[in-house]
Formats: sequence, structure tokens, C-alpha cells
Amino acid sequence: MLHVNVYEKNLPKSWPYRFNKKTGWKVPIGKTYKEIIWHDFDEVPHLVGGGTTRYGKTNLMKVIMTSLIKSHPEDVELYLVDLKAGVEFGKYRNLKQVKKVATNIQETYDLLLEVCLKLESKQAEARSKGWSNITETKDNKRVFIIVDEAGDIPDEKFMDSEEKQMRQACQWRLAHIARIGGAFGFREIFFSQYTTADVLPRQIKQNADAKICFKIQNGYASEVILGEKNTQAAELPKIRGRAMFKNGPDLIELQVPYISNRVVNHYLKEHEDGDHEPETNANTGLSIEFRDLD
Ligand SMILES: Nc1ncnc2c1ncn2[C@@H]1O[C@H](COP(=O)(O)OP(=O)(O)OP(=O)(O)O)[C@@H](O)[C@H]1O
Repeated sequence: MLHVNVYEKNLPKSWPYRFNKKTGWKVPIGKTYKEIIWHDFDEVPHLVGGGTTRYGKTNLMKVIMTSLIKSHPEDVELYLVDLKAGVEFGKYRNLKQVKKVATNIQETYDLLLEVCLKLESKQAEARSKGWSNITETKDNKRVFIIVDEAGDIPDEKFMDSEEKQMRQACQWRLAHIARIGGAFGFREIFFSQYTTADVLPRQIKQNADAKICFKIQNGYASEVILGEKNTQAAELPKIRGRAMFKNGPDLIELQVPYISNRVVNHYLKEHEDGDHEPETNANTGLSIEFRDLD
């Protein structure tokens, strides 16, 4: 059980809730003035995000991963692409739910090949059993590909042709999974520090109806991520975790909950391979923290 503290007028107000199968594939991604905003990965399979460095992209990915693992320890499979040299996601390698972690372009290529083969076999299963969307079946397995993109996108001029081809193949596979995978239980979460049109592959963006944009420097960058002519993400206050969230036609400002590494470790330790004490007492005082909108 995870406890969420919602801070109202500087007074901590406990808002405990259980992450369990009843919450389906919904994860809490933020709070507005009025309510907690959930994102339902069975309704909108892919999520794209971006924003200036240090405003909270990785933190949100940790919130999502912790929530998914606590809600669906037996059904979720995670493929993590950490192009920040494995600094952030490397520590999740030992979790039973984490199938692979890639920290460079060669590993990403291999990881995405494995996911594409898995997708092919799921498509074959769907054909043989006659279903067209996994949400109509009793199959609860979901595969998440979570990409945290690097700060420095190398200039293609300085790459050898093998590396260039590998990068293009990775982009193609990510786009393919985004285009085809949703119906077969494949979910993509793609976050990038860089927000130029060529870094955020168009097909991934087009197939992700949900977009989240943290504080950004200018209206153009905001437009690349949110896909709208607006400057709202550029005008956000300089507060970590503050973001514009677009889900279909709705565009809302929210504050993402903060989860510390200590809290992540506490909740996920029992899912590591090896002998670990299971979580015994839910009232440990550890929590995700929501900061109120100003
Ligand atoms: N929702 C939040 N509420 C409060 N503080 C936050 C929140 N999200 C992040 N922070 C703070 O900001 C710091 C940077 O966050 P994070 O590493 O997630 O940023 P990032 O956007 O992924 O940065 P980079 O692109 O440089 O990797 C965190 O260590 C934390 O202290």
C-alpha cells in the first residue's frame, strides 16, 4: 500500500489509497487545484514527455514505475532505456518485473528487437484466438517500454555508419511499437530533454495521445511536445514537478508527486530477486508527496 500525502494550505493532509488491481492500469501523475489526475494506460497507451533539465522527468518515471509494480507485480513487464548512462534506471535491474535495461545504443537496439519479437508473437496469438484488443480479453499482461533520453544527442556527422544505422533502426522500432503495439498490450513512455522536432520521433508523438511538458524555455519547444500552438509550458512557474498535461483535447496544469529514492527502494525491495523481507507495515510514514499549486 502506498500513502499519498496531499498538502493543503501547508497542512499535510493524508490521502491514503491502495495501489492494487482495482486501480487497473491507472497511475497518479499529478494534482491540480481540485483533484488528483490519473493516467490510464489502458485508455491511452503511450505517453510522451519533455522539459528542461532538472524539472522532474525522471522523478515522474519513477512514480509511474513504482505504481505499476505495486499494482501489478505479476503482470507488468518493464523494458528500460536509460540513455543517461544507466545512472537512474540501473538500480532497477534486479527487480523481477524489469526484463532488460539498456544504457547505450547497441543495448537499446537489442532490447527493442526483443520487444518487437514479443509483439509479433502477441499479434500471432491475437490472430489465432480472434481478438483485436487486449483490453477485451482476460489477458492482464502489459509490456512497458520506458525511455529516458540523453542530454547530448550526438551529431550524426561524427557517427560511423553502423552507429547511424543502429540509431535509425531504434527509432523505427520505437515508432513501430507505438503504432502497432497499443492494441496488443505494449505501452511506450518516451521522455526527452531535447525538444526539437527531429529528436521526438514524429510517429511516436502522433501515436501518443497523452503528453506532458515540464517547464520549457520557449513556445516552440512547448509546441513540439504538446503539439499545439501555445506557450503555456514556457510560461509555467519555475517549480520542479510543475507541468502541462495534455490528454486528448484537455490541457491542464498540474504538480507531479515527488517520490524519493528512499521511498522507491522501500516499496520495491520485496520485488528484487533474492531474499528480502517483504513490506510488512504500510504505515511507515513513507509517502509520495504532492505539492500544492501556488
Ligand atoms: N514533482 C517534484 N516535486 C518536487 N521536487 C521535484 C519533483 N520532481 C523532481 N524534483 C526535484 O528535482 C530534481 C531533478 O529531478 P529529475 O531528475 O526528475 O529531473 P529531470 O528532468 O529528469 O532532469 P534531467 O533531464 O537533468 O535528467 C530531483 O532530484 C528533485 O529534487
